[in-house]
Amino acid sequence: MEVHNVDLTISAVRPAQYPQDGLPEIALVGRSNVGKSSLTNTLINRKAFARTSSQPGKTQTLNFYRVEDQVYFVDVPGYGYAKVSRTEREKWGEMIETYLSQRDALKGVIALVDARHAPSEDDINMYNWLLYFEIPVLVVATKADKIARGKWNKAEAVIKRELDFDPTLSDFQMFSSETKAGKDEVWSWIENHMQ
Ligand SMILES: Nc1nc2c(ncn2[C@@H]2O[C@H](COP(=O)(O)OP(=O)(O)OP(=O)(O)O)[C@@H](O)[C@H]2O)c(=O)[nH]1
Ligand SMILES: [Mg+2]
Repeated sequence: MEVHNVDLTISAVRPAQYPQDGLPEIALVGRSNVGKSSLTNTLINRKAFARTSSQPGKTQTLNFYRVEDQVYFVDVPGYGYAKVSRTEREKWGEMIETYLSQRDALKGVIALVDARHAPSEDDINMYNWLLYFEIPVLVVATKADKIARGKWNKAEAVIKRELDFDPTLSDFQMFSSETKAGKDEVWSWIENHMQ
């Protein structure tokens, strides 16, 4: 998709605040600091539309970005950030679970993991949880620019093994917000899941 027009439409914490216009939604989930906002910016050809930062845990609400009046990208606050209190983490869990398990407009989830490391326990739990709810998942291994191209296959194999990757219910893509590697493939997956 050629993206010309994007607006931050809504930051929501509860269903009454979700968009009402019936467009399909694609959510981005992953550990704090993994690169969700950067992926969003890459997909929409902006440097800093979705706020990125070196401070993990910055994004605290569900941020709906309307793209070309055709689809919403939903930037979900990152999990696994140790410094937030237990109460805050429980509130976070409830907000995310409600959205991911009950939202009809949600057509697929992009689950980000760090290409350099084996998935964390949180990554594995999230992946399995999405499969349980039969939500189509694209696993995106990001920051791929930080490992040599010759090691991409190995990184992919490790991630798939640790996730117990299910190719019938999910897809996989190496990605970099720095080099834009994988951008077209991620867009194709999104377009295939928008109906
Ligand atoms: N080298 C490299 N750095 C990246 C990439 N993607 C993100 N980063 C960096 O990683 C840091 C975190 O990126 P964000 O996009 O803010 O991460 P996030 O997942 O949105 O984080 P939260 O909103 O805190 O959950 C920033 O310093 C980015 O510049 C990538 O593909 N390659
Ligand atoms: Mg973010």
